[in-house]
Amino acid sequence: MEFSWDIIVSLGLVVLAHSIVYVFVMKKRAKSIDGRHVVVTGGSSGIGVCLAMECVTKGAHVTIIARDEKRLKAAVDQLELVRQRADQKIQYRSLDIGGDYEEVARVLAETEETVGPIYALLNCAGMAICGVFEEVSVRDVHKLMNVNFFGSYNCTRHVLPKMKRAREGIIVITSSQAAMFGIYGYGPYAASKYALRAMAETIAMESREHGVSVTLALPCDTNTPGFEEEEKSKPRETKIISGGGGLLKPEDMAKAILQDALKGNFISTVGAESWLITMLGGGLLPWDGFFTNLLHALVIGPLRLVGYGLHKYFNSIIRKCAKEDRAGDKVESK
Ligand SMILES: NC(=O)C1=CN([C@@H]2O[C@H](COP(=O)(O)OP(=O)(O)OC[C@H]3O[C@@H](n4cnc5c(N)ncnc54)[C@H](OP(=O)(O)O)[C@@H]3O)[C@@H](O)[C@H]2O)C=CC1
Ligand SMILES: CCCCCCCCCCCCCCCC(=O)[C@@H](N)CO
Repeated sequence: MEFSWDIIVSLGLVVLAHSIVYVFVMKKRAKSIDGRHVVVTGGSSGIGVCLAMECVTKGAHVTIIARDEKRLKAAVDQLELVRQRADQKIQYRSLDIGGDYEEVARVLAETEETVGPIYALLNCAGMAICGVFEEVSVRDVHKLMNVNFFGSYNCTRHVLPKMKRAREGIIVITSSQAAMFGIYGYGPYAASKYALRAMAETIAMESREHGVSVTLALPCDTNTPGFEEEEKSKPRETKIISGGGGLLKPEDMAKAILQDALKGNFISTVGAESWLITMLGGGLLPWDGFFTNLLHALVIGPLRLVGYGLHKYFNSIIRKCAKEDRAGDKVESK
């Protein structure tokens, strides 16, 4: 066949026209949570309380779940300030979601009796304990798996089958950028977050045909009370590497999570760094719309080079820190 620019140009125009139609006409319509029951785990602090604020502002009945009653009460007071209607139900339940499944199911069922079926479950409760592998105690590893993995698993296990039967619903699973590639000092924490990512990918595929959408939130460092706490146990290598991803405001992350959840987007990230890491570490992510997946496929090859460049850079940070430590040891032993 003779090489013809006409064909290339017409193909280009067709792709461009499709993109324009997609962006301006076929824009995914956001679902509404007005008057619907939304449960936010971890809703007494950080990203969770910001998510709850967004939901109340959008007119939802909101139940927040966490353990500490004092913080829960303070959060409800904050939520009351953005109440939209007098009949809006805003309440809390004190519950260890990482504990016994039967207890979690009982509490969730009880809130459904008073407020109505759960339309959206926003799993945001979680915690981080950092340290190199042998520094994290066996007990803490169990704690991480219980709160982060089993907490979200327990709540989702109760709610998802009911949503499928109702043929509607929204599930958010909050994982982390640390579930996109292995990072120094995040071992057991990352394991719990990779587990959540795997669960989210699976239930997204299983729930499509039942009208339930699943969103995987992948925050980078976010300025919350939990973040301040984890900084205490964080090796400096981890701080430097993580710091490259920036520090988000919890309000911004929460806004993005809710918007993506309402649009039914699978991935929710904020910022160019997180987008890059997600493209690189995402592997074969679930179907998320033609143009999202096409873009992913087109950028992945060249981006790998950038990714391995980053790995070299991260290794140089770790080498530098190790050198400093050895120098420190020498001074001490003198
Ligand atoms: N901040 C960050 O840098 C990042 C955070 N994330 C993830 O985002 C989510 C929110 O983080 P962030 O806002 O920083 O966390 P915070 O520590 O500020 O808040 C955590 C919330 O979860 C609740 N919670 C913790 N354990 C349990 C439990 N066993 N049962 C019920 N509730 C529980 C806490 O309340 P209480 O203790 O009273 O139970 C609190 O409401 C977490 O899953 C975290 O891993 C991901 C990436 C980065
Ligand atoms: C040119 C582009 C440079 C890109 C640099 C990318 C840097 C890597 C970002 C990794 C961030 C990992 C954050 C994990 C946060 C988390 O889960 C904890 N806060 C626990 O709560």
